[in-house]
Amino acid sequence: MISAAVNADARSMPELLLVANKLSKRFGGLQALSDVSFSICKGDIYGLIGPNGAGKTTLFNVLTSLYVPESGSCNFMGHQLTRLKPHEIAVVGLARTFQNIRLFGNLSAIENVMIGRHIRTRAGLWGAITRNKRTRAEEAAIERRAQELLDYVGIGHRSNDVAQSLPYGDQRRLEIARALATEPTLLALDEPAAGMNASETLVLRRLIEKIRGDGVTVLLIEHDMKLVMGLCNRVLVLEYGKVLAEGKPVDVQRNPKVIEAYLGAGAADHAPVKVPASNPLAQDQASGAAAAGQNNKDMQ
Ligand SMILES: Nc1ncnc2c1ncn2[C@@H]1O[C@H](COP(=O)(O)OP(=O)(O)OP(=O)(O)O)[C@@H](O)[C@H]1O
Repeated sequence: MISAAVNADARSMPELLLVANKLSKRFGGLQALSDVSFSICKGDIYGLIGPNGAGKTTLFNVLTSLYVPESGSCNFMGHQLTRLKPHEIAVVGLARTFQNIRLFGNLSAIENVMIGRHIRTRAGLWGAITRNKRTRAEEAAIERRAQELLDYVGIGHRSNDVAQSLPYGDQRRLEIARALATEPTLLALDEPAAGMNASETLVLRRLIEKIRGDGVTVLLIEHDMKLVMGLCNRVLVLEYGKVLAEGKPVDVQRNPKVIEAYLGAGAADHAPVKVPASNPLAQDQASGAAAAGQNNKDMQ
């Protein structure tokens, strides 16, 4: 009886994908991350928020080995991420996009995606030189898959357009397609909605839900609170490089420390207990930004 209950519990336990333990990163005299610990489970859409300069991008850069932390560790499906080289990160199943879009501007959309796909190819240098039958078959498969991914993110009709000629929202979706080409288990998106209008953001939200529905776990840095609170099942809040709060969006929004970080000292005393429309953290830009003042960008 007891063992049946234990087994049932084990089945319902979410599978841990990434466990970060006390990550710290310093830039000269600035402590950008201090003992940051959190974990992401398979199937999460995990939000990472915090005021400007809180350390969100630094944390992304540590997770993807662009920065080496002074201390701490990060286990991702049995791999110690902090010991890997940046190019090995995608190979173990973690792909990312960048806050400032990083595409090959002079290449076409489909070529940008094909580049992402190359880490999963087998032909190697000799195949590339001789262009044998196997290499040509593999290249055709890469191109087919790249087109599928462009269709998947909704810009299949732009496949031959030069990346830098695409509208901003399409460039962001192209970055996501390129990241998906590496077949990630975890997709880390750094401010994917930045610069998007409300309808583009809605399309993006549906895309992220589709990606999660198709089995890819998502880690999301985003300043659009409405998007984060509506999309994520867990949220980590950083402030001055430290974890301020972690939990379900509904709890994070009510957390007095979080309200204070966004709205300034004393705000928590006046904040409503329930989340809803009256809570600035649950609102969209205009009213939130007006209230936030010092953290304008966070509410955009
Ligand atoms: N390469 C660097 N060298 C020196 N300081 C840095 C470097 N990268 C980030 N910082 C500093 O570390 C702190 C955290 O920056 P980070 O970009 O991680 O914050 P953020 O939460 O992503 O901010 P934003 O929301 O504005 O993008 C900031 O004070 C920033 O100026």
